[in-house]
Amino acid sequence: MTKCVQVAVAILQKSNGEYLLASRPQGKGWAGWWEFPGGKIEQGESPEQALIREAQEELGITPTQIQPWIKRRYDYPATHDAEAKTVLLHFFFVTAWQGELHPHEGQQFAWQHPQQGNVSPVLPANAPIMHALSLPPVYAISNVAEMGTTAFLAALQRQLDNGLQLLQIRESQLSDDALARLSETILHMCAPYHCRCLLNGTPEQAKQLGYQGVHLNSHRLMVHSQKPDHLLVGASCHDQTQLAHAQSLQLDFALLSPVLPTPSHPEASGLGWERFTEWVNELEIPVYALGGMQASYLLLALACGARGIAMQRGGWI
Ligand SMILES: Nc1nc2c([nH]c(=O)n2[C@@H]2O[C@H](COP(=O)(O)OP(=O)(O)OP(=O)(O)O)[C@@H](O)[C@H]2O)c(=O)[nH]1
Ligand SMILES: [Mg+2]
Repeated sequence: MTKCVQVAVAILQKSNGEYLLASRPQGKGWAGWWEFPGGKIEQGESPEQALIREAQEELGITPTQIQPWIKRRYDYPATHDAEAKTVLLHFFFVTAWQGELHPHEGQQFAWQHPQQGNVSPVLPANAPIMHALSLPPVYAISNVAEMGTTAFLAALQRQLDNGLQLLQIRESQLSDDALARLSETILHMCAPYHCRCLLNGTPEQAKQLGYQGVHLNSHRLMVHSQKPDHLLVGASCHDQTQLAHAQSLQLDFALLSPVLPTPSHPEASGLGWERFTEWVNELEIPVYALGGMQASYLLLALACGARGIAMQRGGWI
């Protein structure tokens, strides 16, 4: 049996979303490959203590704002410069620190735009993490049906100004004509903010109306046997079978709901955070928590392994 190495990993992120990668120095296994700063958790240390120590040793900084995120297990095969091993990576966001960054181990540094990384190769265990980072922490879902068009568009403008980057249009009550008109208005508003929009509908409809993405409801998800091409694709899931299907299609992300009880599904009591965490930690695709969410739940959702939160009513307050 290979040994399992516990590792604390720091995603140093600036307020513009860019994050730091470092090249693994010569003399270590996988030298030259890009990774997040971090290292092995020593005996008696908590993951967070190891994170701070590694940041001090490798980068010369002391993290002051630390948010626990995903844990990820990965089996490394033996290579010419490293033995086979299993790692359990504990990822943390580090959004503030004291001191100046210095490459204390002779590494190179590269700040990466979340959607346009420009260094390679990156350690293979990190691929799903980098994909998750290309998605923003908040996914808003439209609510024209309850708010009316005028109030909804005003709220959308406010949220775009606040940094909204991902939006689902979910308005099945509208006629085709009304949906086409609303879509045109919304896509026009979102474009200058680079906010990506997904239509809750079919891939054909989404493409025809000019959306960047499609959001599949759980029924549509289960009838697809391949990921629709040329679109960002998300799907709604309510159980582990649906999550497993979304992962097998390699969709860009899943929504798991309802985490908490919500007015739109009064009959469902909610999964609760414990089951949410258990299900999400077995997956590679990013998952948003949906159902009873509001902005104040974001840090809890991240700590439970979510990419972030999705909100319908809570997104437009
Ligand atoms: N630091 C870091 N390690 C990672 C990442 N992804 C990943 O699979 N790992 C693996 O986790 C382990 C971390 O070990 P490390 O070499 O950084 O450990 P360390 O800083 O304590 O140094 P050491 O090698 O001198 O003991 C390595 O097996 C590495 O391949 C990542 O993004 N950052
Ligand atoms: Mg290290």
